[in-house]
Amino acid sequence: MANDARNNHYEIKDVFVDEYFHSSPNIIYTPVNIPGPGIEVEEFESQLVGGCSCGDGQCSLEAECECIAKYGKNYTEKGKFLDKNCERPIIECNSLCQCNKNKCSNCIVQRGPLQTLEVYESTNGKGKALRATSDIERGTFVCEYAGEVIGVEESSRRMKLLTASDMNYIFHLKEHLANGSIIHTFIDPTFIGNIGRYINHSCDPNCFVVPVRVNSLVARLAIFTSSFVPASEELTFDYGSLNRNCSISGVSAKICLCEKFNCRKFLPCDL
Ligand SMILES: C[S@@+](CC[C@H](N)C(=O)[O-])C[C@H]1O[C@@H](n2cnc3c(N)ncnc32)[C@H](O)[C@@H]1O
Repeated sequence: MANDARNNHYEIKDVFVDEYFHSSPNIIYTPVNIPGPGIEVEEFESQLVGGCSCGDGQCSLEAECECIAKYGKNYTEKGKFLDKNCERPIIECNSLCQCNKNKCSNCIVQRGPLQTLEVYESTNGKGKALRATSDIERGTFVCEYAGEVIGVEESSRRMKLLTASDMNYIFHLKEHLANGSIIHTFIDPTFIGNIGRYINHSCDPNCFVVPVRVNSLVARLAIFTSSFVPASEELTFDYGSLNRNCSISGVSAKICLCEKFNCRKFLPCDL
């Protein structure tokens, strides 16, 4: 087990393990983000204030859901991502809300990943990859890209330890606020992570990533399909998308093996 994972100051035993078949024995599997070095646990666990009083009904504007009225509608009634909402924060109902989390149409990411995902070995040199055994409709939540949330210095330290041939898993999210400031979030599933860590890059992807908030102010990286995806097709996202506001960047430019018509030839690299 890597030292970084052993030294994580968060109580790993409190983190529930997901139910997928895992072929990498050195990885601690967690379905959700956990705070790592450089992150204050109290800040990580700070609760969003307020919740709705929708009871057992579906949260909607018509039903006067306070969360949707305040933060906007995120998903269709069938739980698919609404395209137009990329420009504002996606905030789901939280544990202070009185709605039924199993029925609420504003509780999608928190209900967990698609149940038909599987990790497999790619044949063209990209290492492991992710796909589903069922067809997936456009706008469907696939899974989170979850792992240790780490500080900027810890991220630099870990990046420096990587060699050019190492796989890099550190996701750097940059969120631009109206006041001009930027929130930087670093999520590293290298040692402690979920099934999202197996999603490869493509220059013509079938998924995209959006920051979603549930209970905490710390963003969760949610992966949704951007088109219909037939069963067994590899699930991919663009590592340098959101107008380059997020990236999984290597220590040096790696040759991209996505084999798409518009391939940019190299994986994103912002160092
Ligand atoms: C987040 S991991 C993805 C899962 C990884 N393939 C594995 O086996 O665990 C990112 C790493 O996968 C590899 N990778 C992902 N997409 C790739 C692509 N389009 N071409 C080449 N390598 C890729 C790179 O080594 C990259 O640093």
